[in-house]
Amino acid sequence: MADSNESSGTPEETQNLKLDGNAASESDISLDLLARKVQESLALGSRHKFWETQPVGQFKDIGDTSLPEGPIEPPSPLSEVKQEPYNLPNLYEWVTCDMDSEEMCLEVYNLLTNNYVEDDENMFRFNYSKEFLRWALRPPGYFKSWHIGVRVKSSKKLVAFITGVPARIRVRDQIITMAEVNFLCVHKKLRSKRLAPVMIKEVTRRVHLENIWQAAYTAGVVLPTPATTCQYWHRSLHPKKLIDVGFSRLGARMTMSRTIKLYKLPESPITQGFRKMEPHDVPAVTRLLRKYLNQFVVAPDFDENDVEHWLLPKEDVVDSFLVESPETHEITDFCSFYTLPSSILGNQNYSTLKAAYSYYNVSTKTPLLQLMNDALIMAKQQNFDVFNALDVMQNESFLKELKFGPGDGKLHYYLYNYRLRQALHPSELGLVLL
Ligand SMILES: CCCCCCCCCCCCCC(=O)SCCNC(=O)CCNC(=O)[C@H](O)C(C)(C)COP(=O)(O)OP(=O)(O)OC[C@H]1O[C@@H](n2cnc3c(N)ncnc32)[C@H](O)[C@@H]1OP(=O)(O)O
Repeated sequence: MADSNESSGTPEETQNLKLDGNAASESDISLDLLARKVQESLALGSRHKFWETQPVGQFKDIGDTSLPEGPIEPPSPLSEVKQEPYNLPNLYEWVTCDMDSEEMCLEVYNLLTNNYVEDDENMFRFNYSKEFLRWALRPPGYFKSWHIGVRVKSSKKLVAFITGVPARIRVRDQIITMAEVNFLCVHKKLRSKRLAPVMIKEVTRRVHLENIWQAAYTAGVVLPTPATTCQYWHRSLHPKKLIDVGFSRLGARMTMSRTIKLYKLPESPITQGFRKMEPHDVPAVTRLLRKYLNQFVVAPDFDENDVEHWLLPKEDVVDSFLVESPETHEITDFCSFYTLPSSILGNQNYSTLKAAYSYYNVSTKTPLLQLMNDALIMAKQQNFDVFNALDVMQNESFLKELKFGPGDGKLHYYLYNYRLRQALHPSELGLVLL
């Protein structure tokens, strides 16, 4: 992991922040460097045996602006979609995971808790809660058949998992029903056996069976070919703990007490009319969000059902606040974050890092900086240790000023079976995947 204290304008106290989004193994890749890295790896003969067979932008085509934007392959007739699951190695079997079942949900939770994404130095591992998983996997119109597990036939132990959920995503002026693919996980003892490509093909088959031909996903690893590459930023809320567990470290010439003072926040939000979102706000928030998301090249096409599901506050899963004008009662601004703790691996004193992740934020009257400062205050009130944000949408405009420091993790966004003329700048992306 790279040191992060050199960046101009970031507080020098925010050093060496370790946690990255999806286990980035490529720590210092900017989009500009991507093409060079790719050329080098092609020259070395390193290939993506699986990804080269898939309808995704290929490295060799980077920079070829003659290729058309849009679907890479046309849809097939449904009768031509393979009806039976792909073959697994003989010892394993497919299982459709019923997330309504407490027992199944616990099995998935345990698999992910012990085997999902870690940072490069294996100090932290994502610890999505059961309630979070249920929320993430059961949005409006979800398909149970897209929640796919692999069990050992003899012991019935769950050893791998992959999921999709449906989403309408707009790319420029096209609204496309896609699958958002997430939670790909293979048990640590079964890694590097080419199980992941079979899982990806199986989720693809089941998505195709619903007559859906595009997907969106994120990963910390570089694959053919990122639609955009984002950076994580971290705002310390509980700096002493973050330093104690090795998430960040004390800056040069800084004492612990000066650091604590630096990150101190007011007890309660500053903005007049700032309050928690309630069910009756769904129509107004939908209108606000739809208008706001329109400006980005790629963004979800949320309707009221989506907003109700994704943005109504759910304890320990998602928090949403808005500003209601005290005079007109108009809803003018909105901010939200989701709760994703990480297990702290091998620390005597602490087992969990409580992290909030910036989700969707809209400012029309309250300056975004002030709105996000209020979001930080709410996260602090709820005892979060750190507030994370990607440099997507307009987030760059507040990160440095609100004392976020750049992490060393990159998060790459991908589209399956959809080519973009060229990679996007993170600020052109209006999509947050969990
Ligand atoms: C139309 C509908 C389409 C739907 C599908 C859309 C696509 C969805 C795509 C999935 C989106 C998932 C979004 C998330 O959940 S991102 C989170 C991924 N999960 C983790 O990082 C958890 C910890 N790691 C693991 O569990 C394993 O290491 C995984 C399962 C990641 C790989 O297992 P393993 O280490 O045992 O490897 P293998 O021998 O089986 O397979 C090696 C092949 O797999 C390619 N690989 C490695 N990592 C990833 C990755 N994160 N996305 C896509 N491909 C990946 C790799 O380049 C190689 O292919 P190629 O380089 O030779 O070609």
